[in-house]
Amino acid sequence: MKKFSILIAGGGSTFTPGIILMLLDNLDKFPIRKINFYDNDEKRQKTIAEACKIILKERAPEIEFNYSIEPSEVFSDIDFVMAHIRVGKYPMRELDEKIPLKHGVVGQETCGPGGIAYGMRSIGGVIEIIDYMETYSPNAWMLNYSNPAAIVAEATRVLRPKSKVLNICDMPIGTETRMANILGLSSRKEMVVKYYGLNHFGWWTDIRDKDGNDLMPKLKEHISKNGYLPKETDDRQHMDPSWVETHLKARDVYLTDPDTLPNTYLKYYLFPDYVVEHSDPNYTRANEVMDGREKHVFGECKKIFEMGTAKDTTLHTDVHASYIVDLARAIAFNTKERMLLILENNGAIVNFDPTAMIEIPCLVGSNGPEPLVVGKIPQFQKGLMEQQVSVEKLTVEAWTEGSYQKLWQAITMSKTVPSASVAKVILDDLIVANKGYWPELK
Ligand SMILES: NC(=O)c1ccc[n+]([C@@H]2O[C@H](COP(=O)([O-])OP(=O)(O)OC[C@H]3O[C@@H](n4cnc5c(N)ncnc54)[C@H](O)[C@@H]3O)[C@@H](O)[C@H]2O)c1
Ligand SMILES: O=P(O)(O)OC[C@H]1O[C@H](O[C@H]2[C@H](O)[C@@H](O)[C@@H](O)O[C@@H]2CO)[C@H](O)[C@@H](O)[C@@H]1O
Ligand SMILES: [Mn+2]
Repeated sequence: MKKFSILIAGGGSTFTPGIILMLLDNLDKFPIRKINFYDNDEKRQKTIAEACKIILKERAPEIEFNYSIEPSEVFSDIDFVMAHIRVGKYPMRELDEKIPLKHGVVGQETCGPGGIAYGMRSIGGVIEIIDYMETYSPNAWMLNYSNPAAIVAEATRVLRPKSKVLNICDMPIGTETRMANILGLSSRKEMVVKYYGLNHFGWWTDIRDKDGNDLMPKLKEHISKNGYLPKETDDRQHMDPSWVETHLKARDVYLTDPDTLPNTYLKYYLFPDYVVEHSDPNYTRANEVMDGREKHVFGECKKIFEMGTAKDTTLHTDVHASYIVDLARAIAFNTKERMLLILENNGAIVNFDPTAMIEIPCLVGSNGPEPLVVGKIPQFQKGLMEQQVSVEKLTVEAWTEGSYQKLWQAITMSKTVPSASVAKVILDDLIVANKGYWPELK
């Protein structure tokens, strides 16, 4: 079987070790000959990379490994770029969350003004990585899960329309894993799903087992009472409080359209007042992540380096990240796997903007994704999606044109924001906080 070479962009990410362990678990399905890391933060990447070097030496010494902050040293001879960068890292995420909250508005990484601010930082970074890939490895594919995926995907559509970039999100995969647990199935892959929406903004319309039996009634019964949490409390002890709350709130989101099952992040748009009331403006998700995942991953990596072995590490395979192997395999071996991807509508949802970047099931093969037709969507979803897709398009226009006016319109248009005047004060604070990260706005 052919062996592939991978570049991980954002080598210093907290998700990198979990992805390496997941790639190692799947070498029989997706053989690898080389793994390179690229990041623009030398110190951060070194900590993760030195630990991964030891993991690879112990578990798959035949795989070549390199890391660098110099693109020319790592982007050549690559088949797949797996990109998960966070421009501005956690300190900027903290501001994305805290600035809107200061003005009584949802403070979230990818939704509302925080997501728009993050998008304005991410576009340039992701485009730069596409350009490095096309310069040094013109035949490579980029699998992008850098957030905010909706805005980043729209930017790639507009700015690099011919590039081989696939935008993907793990949220539906995480939720489908929960659904499979609720149903007592051994894997989400025992379900065949229909889903449509925008990234972090969608609905499941049909879920069946492989024999075609409808699984929606049992799921609806559970979700109307428990959201996406299992009945047993055990699972909750292994989850940060903010995620427990998000999975539970899905029961209220579900009630807004009991014909479908919702993406959990719809809570930010449909219940923004509730979200603000339940947020601590001085301790947001960024703080939870810095105190939790970041400390754990970096602590473990330092320990591996000091001990010279990863034998007893508590770092673990990121099971949700298995979708990345599925996607790479689909391209590499033309598997035609059915997966949810973010791509240009182009008529798949017939009564929706053909240029919108939507998230729908596709069959993925060596020539990329073949989207499956969704058909007509109901007025409730159509209205919400039209508003949100306008936010995403206006943000990309604001970035490309350097337009203050369009960014103000984007924030004003977000369903999380009560008025144009609130949008303006948030925008003015965000401009100061993002100096050096955003293009200058006129
Ligand atoms: N699509 C999804 O469903 C999904 C799921 C999980 C995480 N993510 C995304 O993955 C990314 C990483 O998340 P994390 O929490 O591990 O963040 P992190 O801050 O730990 O890692 C991001 C890394 O990107 C690097 N970076 C920043 N700008 C860069 C640039 N211009 N070029 C190269 N490297 C750059 C940083 O130095 C950092 O090491 C984020 O964008 C996050 O939102 C997406
Ligand atoms: O707050 P974070 O940094 O922990 O996570 C933000 C990401 O949240 C989603 O991914 C979740 C996923 O939904 C959940 O099931 C589990 O697998 O954890 C994932 C990451 O922690 C979302 O899809 C991402 O885009 C966010 O970055
Ligand atoms: Mn996501």
